Order: sequence, then C-alpha cells, then structure tokens
Amino acid sequence: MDFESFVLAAATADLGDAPAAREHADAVEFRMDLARDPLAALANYDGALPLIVTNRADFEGGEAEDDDARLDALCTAVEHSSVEAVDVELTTASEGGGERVIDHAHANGVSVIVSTHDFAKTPEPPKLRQLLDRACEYGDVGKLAVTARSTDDVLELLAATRASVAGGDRVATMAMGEPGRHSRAVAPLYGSRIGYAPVDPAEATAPGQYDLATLRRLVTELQSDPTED
Ligand SMILES: O=C1C[C@@](O)(C(=O)O)C[C@@H](O)[C@@H]1O
Repeated sequence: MDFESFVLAAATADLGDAPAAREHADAVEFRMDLARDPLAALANYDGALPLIVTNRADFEGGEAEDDDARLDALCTAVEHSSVEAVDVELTTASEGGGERVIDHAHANGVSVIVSTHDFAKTPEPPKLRQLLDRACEYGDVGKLAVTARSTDDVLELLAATRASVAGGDRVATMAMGEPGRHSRAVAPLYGSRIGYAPVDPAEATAPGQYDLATLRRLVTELQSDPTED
C-alpha cells in the first residue's frame, strides 16, 4: 500500500470483521491494542483485504501499555504477508524507540504511517503544519487527528492538509468529535490519503466517525465528476 490514492480503512479489533468490511473498505486497520490475542489473530488471518496494524499506546488514546512488548508485537506483525502498513505514534517515532519498528517495516516492504492525535483541541495553524511536517519526516504518511470544537477548526485542518500536500508530503488528516465529522468525508478532496471508519458503528475507534458504508458513499459522491454522468 503506497497511499498514492485514497485508502478507506475499516477499523476493528476483530479480524473476523474483515469479510463484512470487504464491500466498502480498501484495507482493515487492525487495532491490536484493543484485541484479545492480536498476534494469534494475525497468524490466522487470510482475508482478502490488506492490513494496517496499529498497537496504540495508552498515552495516545489506545489501550496498549507503552513498553517494549508493544513495539515487539508490531515488529512481529509487519512480518505477516497481509500487513502492508504499520502505524507508529510521532512521539514513539521521535523519542520512544519506534525507529526499530520503522526500519523493520521498511525491510519487510511495509509502509509506515506516523500519527499524532490531539484529543482536546485543534492546535493553531502553524502547529498543525509543524506536526504534519514532523510526522512526514519519520513516516511514508504523516497522520494528524485533532479534535474540532467548531467548523472553523476543520477549515484550519483542511488548509494545513492542502499546504502539506502542495509541499509534496503524503498525509492523512481527520477532525474528531461531532463538529469535525464532515472532515472525514471532505479531507480526501484536499489530499488526505486515509479515512477510518468502524465496520460496526457501535465499535467506533474515535469520536465522530461515520460508519463504513456511509463514509465510502460520501467520499465516492464527493469525488465523482458530475460532468461524467
Ligand atoms: O489514528 C487513527 C484515526 C482515528 O483516531 C480516527 O479519528 O478515525 C481512528 C483510529 O483507529 C486510527 O488509528
């Protein structure tokens, strides 16, 4: 997965959901931190959709303890032939020992998404650009998820997205929370390359997500050329 075009990822803690995601998703984001025995589930996975593996640390909104075992599990995961991308937090990449995961991913032909989240707010525009720049320094894709308190926040995120893309970076952006929901459908028009949606709406992995079928429909409708009808 090189993220040259938009990838819709079905986020789940249960790889048994993968067949249900197939109709609408391009990939499955396997939230290893939310799964019971993630490496066993991975070893048994032979589904058609490629996997993005995420083992989100507790300091970044996930449930995995931030220890060596968390990163060891990611190193094992990227060796699986279905795994085509791995998600590493910016803090982990820059100062938390994530370099070995990134190197091992690349050695296995796996793309690296370096992500950063703000669960409280949308930082000021210069900070948004800085976070995306830094994430792109370490990752093949830099991902920024912020919390929108108003639609103005979304505008600023979209502007930062556009500017990063214009500067040649590959990014994924989304605004969490209710006022940010529409960003998930609109950000791809500004160059965001990954969208996340739960297969089961009751199992959302972030606030304000659309369900998978809805996000696919919205992204497709917004991207289609009306003159082609
Ligand atoms: O980082 C992200 C983005 C996300 O937080 C979202 O807002 O859709 C959902 C997570 O599953 C994923 O790892």
